[in-house]
This record gives sequence, structure tokens and C-alpha cells, in this order.
Amino acid sequence: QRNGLNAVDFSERFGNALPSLSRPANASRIFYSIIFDAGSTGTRIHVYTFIQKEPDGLPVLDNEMFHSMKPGLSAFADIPEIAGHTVRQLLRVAKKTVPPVEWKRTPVLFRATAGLRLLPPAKAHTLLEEVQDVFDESPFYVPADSVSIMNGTNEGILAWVTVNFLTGRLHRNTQKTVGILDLGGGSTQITFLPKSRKTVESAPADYMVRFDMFSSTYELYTHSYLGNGIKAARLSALGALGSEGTKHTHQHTSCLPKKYTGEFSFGGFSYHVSGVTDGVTGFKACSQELLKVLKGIIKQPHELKDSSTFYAFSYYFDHAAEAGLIDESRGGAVKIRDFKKRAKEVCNRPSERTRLNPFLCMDLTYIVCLLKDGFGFKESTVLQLTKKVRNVETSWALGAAIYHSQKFRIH
Ligand SMILES: Nc1ccn([C@@H]2O[C@H](COP(=O)(O)OP(=O)(O)O)[C@@H](O)[C@H]2O)c(=O)n1
Repeated sequence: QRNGLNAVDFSERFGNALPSLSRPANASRIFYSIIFDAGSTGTRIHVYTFIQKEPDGLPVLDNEMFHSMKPGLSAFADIPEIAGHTVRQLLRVAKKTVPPVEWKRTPVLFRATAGLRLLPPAKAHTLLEEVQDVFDESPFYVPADSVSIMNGTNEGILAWVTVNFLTGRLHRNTQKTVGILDLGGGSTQITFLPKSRKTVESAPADYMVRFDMFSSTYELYTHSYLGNGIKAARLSALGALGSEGTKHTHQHTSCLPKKYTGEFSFGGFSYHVSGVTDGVTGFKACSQELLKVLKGIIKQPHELKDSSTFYAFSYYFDHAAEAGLIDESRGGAVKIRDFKKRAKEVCNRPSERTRLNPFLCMDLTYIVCLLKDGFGFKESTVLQLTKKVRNVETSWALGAAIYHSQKFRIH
């Protein structure tokens, strides 16, 4: 630890340097990186092709191949062979993308997030062992600690690296970076570079992380809230957390239309839910239910000024697109006020409620509560909603590939 700042535990540090192939001096070098993102709602593979122009400089990302499968691996907690099968199928994408001559020097890395963090450790461990077996049989380079559960701090930092890399902000030696907001099924992350001393001083010690990368030092504010992803929050609000496997539990919520009865699944379990038949429904009642889930949990960073730019992705993006706030293919800028206005329309207008996904009222309301009452953003804050930047997925996975390739130094 230095200056009271926490060290990042990049325990997923890779093994030794890759075996190098002989090549002419000064030639640009192409290399590949395979990253598995085992999220709570799906498993994804990213195969990146990089060009290293200068030995110590930032690599240039040439291409990304991406493929995903649902549900997430935690749904296979009791049938781990299926988890192995999922990973084996996704590895086919890597074999098609990386030329065979490069296979044995191309690292393959698997990181699980909230889905496995929320499982009993023994079950998570069995799933990881299954994945390790598949990797060991594969023709790729399997570094030490290739398969693990990533901690939330690294998840937040690496997503920040991805977005700032893709928007060209790491290429210049500048401290002008953008913050990120990631909303998964099980957890949610916030990461940004504080501008005000007060933010740093008032942040809980383990929310401040300092690291060097490409000759710049960054002191980031980052935190991952486990259990505050949008699906986990649904369960908390419904009082269903901990009722996994109890077949006959049936929850009611003012966030669903009165006459609605249905179910949704998360982490391999199905939950039966209905609207309240003889109570109040709508935005106000729904937000009161959801605020209980956030109360006393989410910390408000001292500065979340209007001027600061945040990129928001994952479920922020998906639900904004579903609500018609942004174009699905292009994304766009949305004010928190717009999310709120749309949440009210979706929750309170009977015509909208019948036309749209019955859960959209609950999901949009959760987003508004999380951003405003949770993190303390102003309604006038503009979020850049992005699924891809220059045709590359905004996900922590690219940050992990860059981290690996450069092995930037972490204090
Ligand atoms: N490459 C990716 C990865 C996740 N996502 C989105 O991220 C959300 C779920 O994140 P997740 O399953 O990784 O959840 P956590 O494990 O982070 O809680 C979904 O909306 C996915 O569509 C995406 O859009 N692109």
C-alpha cells in the first residue's frame, strides 16, 4: 500500500512470458488473445487480434471475434459437464480465428464474475475445474491461473481500460478519461478518475486504486456492488433472495401490471411473480420497493458533476434500447431525466404496459433509483450509452487482454 491507497490484487497475473517466435527486428508483430467472460447471464468468448508496432507502446486492436451463449455457467452448478461443453463449443470460435501456427503461443484466459461469486464456493470450484480441464486439452497457451473468479475491483478497472482505450484516451498522455457504469445481472460497477481531492478523501479506502499504465499513473475510484445487478436486485426487491429451489414461492410486486402472472429465471432458478391485485402499482410504488434494496448500500462519490462523462453499457444499454430511448445499433446520449420520464410512462400508462415487456417498468425504475438515489447523479447528467465502440464490445474483456499483453505495473 502507498499513500493510503489500496493495492489492486491482480492475482490473475499471468505466468511467464510467452515463448517467442523468431521474427525480423523492427517488424510489426501480430498477436492474439482469447478471453472468456463468464457472466451471471451468459458466457462469452472474445478473440482479439492485436498489432504491436512499437515494443513498449500500446498495441493496436485490429479485430475482435465475439460469440456468446446463454444462460450463465452458474445455471449448471449441478451439471458441471454442461459448463465444460459450453466452453468447448466457444473455443471453436478461437480455433477458426487464430491461425494454427499461433495456437500454442496464444493465451487463453477465463474470468467469472457475479454469477460464480454468488454460488457456494464448492460449486463454483467444481465449475472452474471443469473449465480448466477443457483448457488443458486445448491447443492454446494456458498460463498459470488461467481460470478463476475475478474480483470486482479488477472488473471495474478493466472495463475502464477498455472504454478509454477504445475512445483513444489511453493513446495520449492525458488524464482526460471517461468513467464507466456497468450493470450486470448479479453485480454493478462504477469506475472513474476523480477530479476533486474531496472525492478521494471521502471515498472508503478500498474504493481507491492506484496503478501505472503506459507511463501514466491513475488513481481510480472503483467499486463493484455484488447483489445489485439488475436481476439480483429484482430478487431482493421481491424478497426472493435465498428462496432458490423453493418451487412454490410466489412473489408480488407493484412494479408489474396488476393482472400479470409469470416467471423469470436467473442463476438456474425460476421465480414466479405477479402484480399486486389489490394495491397500488406504478412508478412511485415501484421505486419505493426498489429503494429498499439500495438503502445504505450504494456510496455516493463526492463529485458526480454534470460535466463528467460516463459511458454506460450492459443492461443500461439493453433497457434503454428496449424502452426506445436509443437506437439499438447506434446507442446514444441519454439524460438520467429521460430515463425517469420514460420509466414513469412505462409504469403508469396502461397502453405502454400492455405493449412492452412486463418487466420493463421494474428494470427502468431500478436504473433510475440506482443512478439517482444510489450513486447520487443529477438528473441532468448525460450518459453515453454504448454497446460497441468501433465495432468492439464494451466489456472488461478487452482491458484484460491489454493488461495481459502489456503487464502494466500495479502497485
Ligand atoms: N460482451 C458483453 C457482455 C455482457 N453484455 C451485457 O451485460 C449484461 C449482463 O452482464 P453479466 O451477465 O456479465 O452479469 P454480471 O456477471 O456482470 O453480473 C447483459 O445485458 C449482457 O447483454 C454485453 O452486452 N456484452
